[in-house]
Amino acid sequence: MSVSPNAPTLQVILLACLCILHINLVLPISKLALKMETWFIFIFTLCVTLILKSVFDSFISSKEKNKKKLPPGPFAVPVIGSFLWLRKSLFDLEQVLHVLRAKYGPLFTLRIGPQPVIFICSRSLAHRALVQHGAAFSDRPKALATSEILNNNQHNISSAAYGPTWRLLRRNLTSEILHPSRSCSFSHARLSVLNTLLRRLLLNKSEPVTVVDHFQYTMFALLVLMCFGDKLDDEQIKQVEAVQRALLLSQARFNVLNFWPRLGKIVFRNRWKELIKLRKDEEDVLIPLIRARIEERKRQDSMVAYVDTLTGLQLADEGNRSLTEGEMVSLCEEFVNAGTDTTSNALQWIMANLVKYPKIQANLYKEISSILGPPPPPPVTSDMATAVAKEEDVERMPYLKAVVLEGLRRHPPGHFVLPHTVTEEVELGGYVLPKGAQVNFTVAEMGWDPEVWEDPMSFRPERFMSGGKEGFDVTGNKEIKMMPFGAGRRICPAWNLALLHLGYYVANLVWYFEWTAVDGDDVDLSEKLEFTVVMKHPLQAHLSPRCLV
Ligand code: HEM
Repeated sequence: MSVSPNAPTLQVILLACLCILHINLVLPISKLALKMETWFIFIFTLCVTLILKSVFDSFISSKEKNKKKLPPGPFAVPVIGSFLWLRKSLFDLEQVLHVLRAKYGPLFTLRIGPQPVIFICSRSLAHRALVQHGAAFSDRPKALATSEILNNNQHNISSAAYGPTWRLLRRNLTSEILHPSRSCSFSHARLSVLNTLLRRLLLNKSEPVTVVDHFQYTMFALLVLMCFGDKLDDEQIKQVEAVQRALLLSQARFNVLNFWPRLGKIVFRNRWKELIKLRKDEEDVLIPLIRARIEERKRQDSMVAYVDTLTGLQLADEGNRSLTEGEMVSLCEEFVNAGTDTTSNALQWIMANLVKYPKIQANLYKEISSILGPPPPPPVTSDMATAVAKEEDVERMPYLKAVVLEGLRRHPPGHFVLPHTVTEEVELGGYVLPKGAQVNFTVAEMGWDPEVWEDPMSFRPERFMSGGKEGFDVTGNKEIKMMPFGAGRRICPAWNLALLHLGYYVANLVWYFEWTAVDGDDVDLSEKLEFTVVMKHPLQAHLSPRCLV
């Protein structure tokens, strides 16, 4: 995507110039110098040509040299650098990246692995890359050996290369399950999971309540119901959860297998077998659920679930074949995992801030009760509470939306996006990113930029209250001010669903309960890096039902 003509084009221009020069300058001179020998004219022309060529050559090569300049970065020892990188997660490097940004500026390179890894830390460069030159920045790196097993050779949305398969899978998700018109299809699932959550919180024997596991289970159960249909019982959901957790928690242990996969399979034979077994356990649990769902759908036309949308897909670039059961497992796994830790952690961060700042909680409660009235008692029996803040109520609560957005700005669940790669050589910020280079973006830092956000580290939902009728554009299409969901073509396809879920659960949790801090506890907002960025000291709070009858 370079804007300057390439070297061969310039060579052609140069030859054309020389011909013109020869005809216009050298021939008339030669006519004037009638007595001159032909050999002299020939040498004269040749000299002028050579001088001009060398001037052009030096012009081109200095341009080429500049053009080839990678963003600056520290020196890294080949192989050893790659090995160290594979042993670390991206999150471990956050501190290092901070130092590198101060030294090299908002665009720098880490030389690790066969391709350079480039970090983009400025909002405007991120916008230029992801939105203005989206097509060039939307590929993903080739999957590592262990990921290939888990995502079936890049047959899921997040790991698929930028091409027809990715487009098909992503469009299927956004036009079916995530289509705004489908939102109310899942109201029943949302309500049923909310009831489970309220009961779990009420029946909790220990006081104060540590909420993180309850939030995680809630988000997981909801996505499982959206994926496999809402007939699944608690036992089945727990089975799915067990295999998914086992895989997630052991992923760091498998990183070393990616350093030199062929050797890794021999040296770390048992670890490799462990990975294969975990994948098989997952298939043993998910494939029967997929088959059962397909059968059920034949019998009755119930609510659409994600699995239903997968059965009719044809992979055009692979001989128009249907998805295999293994590929469906990878897609279902992605659906439930992509939204569980991200949403449940965002929920925990938001509730932690509402406990820490009772005034903000009181303002929020005021807004909720002004729309819904006073809350009923929370459900303790198996009767379903139906008096809840519904999806359409949440839409009418601007302060609630502001609280959710402020939570995502201040505590984005991911401090980076998933790695991108560039599809062709591109210029950015005066440097050149070669084809295949890996690119990442410092998501958290962008949302903390003091140029945009006054006093960025404090929690102030009011900053989102002045967005006018349109509201705040979280997609960053016009300008990136924060990017908790990424931006451009690879932006989280479920950003709308995630905002709805956060608004829905925060509204109900605050309507039913007053949340207060443990005596003498100042709610510690320190972070810890896991699959997402979590609270180092999980939130504990006293929950008092607002209506006791
Ligand atoms: C608060 C909740 C969530 C946050 C903060 C979040 C954030 C993100 C981010 C940062 C990315 C990477 C974007 C990039 O690589 O440029 C992403 C990708 C993705 N997310 Fe989410 N996400 C959330 C919820 C969900 C949910 C609920 C689902 C599914 C139901 C989901 C499905 C996906 C998928 C499939 C991708 C890959 C997109 C692609 O590569 O084209 N996410 N998300």
